[in-house]
Amino acid sequence: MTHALGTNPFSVYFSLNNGLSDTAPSLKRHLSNMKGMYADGKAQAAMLEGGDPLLYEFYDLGVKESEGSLAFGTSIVYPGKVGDEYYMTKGHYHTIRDTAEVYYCIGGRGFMLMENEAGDWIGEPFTPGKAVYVPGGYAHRSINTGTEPLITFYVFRSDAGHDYGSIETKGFRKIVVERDGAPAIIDNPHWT
Ligand SMILES: O=P(O)(O)OC[C@H]1O[C@](O)(CO)[C@@H](O)[C@@H]1O
Ligand SMILES: [Fe+2]
Repeated sequence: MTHALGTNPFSVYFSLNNGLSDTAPSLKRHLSNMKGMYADGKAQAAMLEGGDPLLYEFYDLGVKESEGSLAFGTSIVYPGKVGDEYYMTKGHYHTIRDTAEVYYCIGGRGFMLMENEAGDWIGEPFTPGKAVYVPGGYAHRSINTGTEPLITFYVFRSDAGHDYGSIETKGFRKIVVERDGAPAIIDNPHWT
């Protein structure tokens, strides 16, 4: 008899060096999967002429979706920029809005950018050893501002769902760019 993943105890390996697992395939997001998400659309189009770099990868182990189950895995955002905007995840709300998520930074540097529908926002720094709590109701996006892969481990209620709605059309209120050689959180020029 087979059971859905999460019905029985199990364990999975994730490397502390590169965040990767040898027991499950990762999901990969390339530059071409991020159309319209970077503020500098021209820089993105120009980069795509030369190739389609891998921006980030993460694991979805397929734990059964239920109120009492937890989805978990690593997320690895590679270093780089589109124009002056750092590589980042798409970012999402949870479909079940009032569900939180925890990210634990294993390696690299960056921010967890969060905002809610009331307009509150914060960029919480990621450094190795730091755990970031994303409360329910907050859209969240990981951004790598360093020179090494940004590796985090996440856990959230497995039936929470990913809701991209307003992020795919408007983006976040803020973007993270390089200014004078250092990361800066500035207004998104395309956010209305
Ligand atoms: O499309 P997005 O916003 O990157 O969503 C997928 C993300 O969801 C997670 O699996 C956990 O919420 C992240 O690790 C991953 O980046
Ligand atoms: Fe999430």
